[in-house]
Amino acid sequence: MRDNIYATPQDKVEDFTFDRSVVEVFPDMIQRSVPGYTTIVSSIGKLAKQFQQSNSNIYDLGCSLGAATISMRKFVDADNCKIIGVDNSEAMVERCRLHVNAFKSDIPVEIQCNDINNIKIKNASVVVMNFTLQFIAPEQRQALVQKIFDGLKPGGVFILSEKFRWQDENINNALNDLHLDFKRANGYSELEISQKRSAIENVMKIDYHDAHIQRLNDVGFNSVSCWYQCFNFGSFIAIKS
Ligand SMILES: C[S@@+](CC[C@H](N)C(=O)[O-])C[C@H]1O[C@@H](n2cnc3c(N)ncnc32)[C@H](O)[C@@H]1O
Ligand SMILES: O=C(O)C(=O)C[C@]1(C(=O)O)C=C[C@@H](O)C=C1
Repeated sequence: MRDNIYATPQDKVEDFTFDRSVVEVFPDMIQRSVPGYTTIVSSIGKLAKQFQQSNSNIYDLGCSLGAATISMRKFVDADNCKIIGVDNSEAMVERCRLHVNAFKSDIPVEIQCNDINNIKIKNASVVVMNFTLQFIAPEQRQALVQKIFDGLKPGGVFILSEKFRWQDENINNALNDLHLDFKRANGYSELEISQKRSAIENVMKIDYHDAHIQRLNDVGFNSVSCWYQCFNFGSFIAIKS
């Protein structure tokens, strides 16, 4: 279904939430809003295969409709691996379970409705946060990333995809403009773009690109790289040695 949530003028644009109306259009919304989304999701499956360890857990934190979970499940084949997807939107979780169950696989998947700040992460070979950390309150981000590092086994990987900003205003403006053009080219009107901006500005606080690398290093990862970037969106891998 096509995303037209912000197509008509709203008297007051409410804060963005992952409710039932968003669930209905989510695949279209994320595809038309996030440059590189398809490449990132399919590469997450391949990265999971590279870093999988037998007898371990694979986490998809903020799994939405299960795109990354399903991608990983296509590639993961180590013995006794389990994929755990977590999301705190009941509407997402309900639909995610339907999506996941539509694919036959020997890899067990558990989809939990929970706040990722409250879950335990243990015995992990792979942890994915695909465009989710940006929705966590800024003051909770360091503790969450530390918990992920602590829950990873040696040799495990954290895959973190986000929208970025830059201290350098010239770079920031240039990459932002490319993103706005991407949205226009995908059929979003100026009204849709501006109402969506108002809806997300209070709930999606974007970190500087440098701040991500600093935080990943601070919690203990010493192998960190941005493995993909398209405009102001991209993805890091951080490996626990
Ligand atoms: C942009 S979507 C993620 C997209 C998804 N990972 C994918 O690859 O298609 C962000 C998701 O994070 C979830 N989320 C936000 N805050 C959360 C929290 N504290 N705990 C669990 N899930 C959260 C939202 O409900 C939403 O489904
Ligand atoms: O930055 C924007 O304009 C967005 O719409 C971004 C974004 C995201 O990065 O998650 C915000 C909410 C939706 O989940 C889809 C895309």
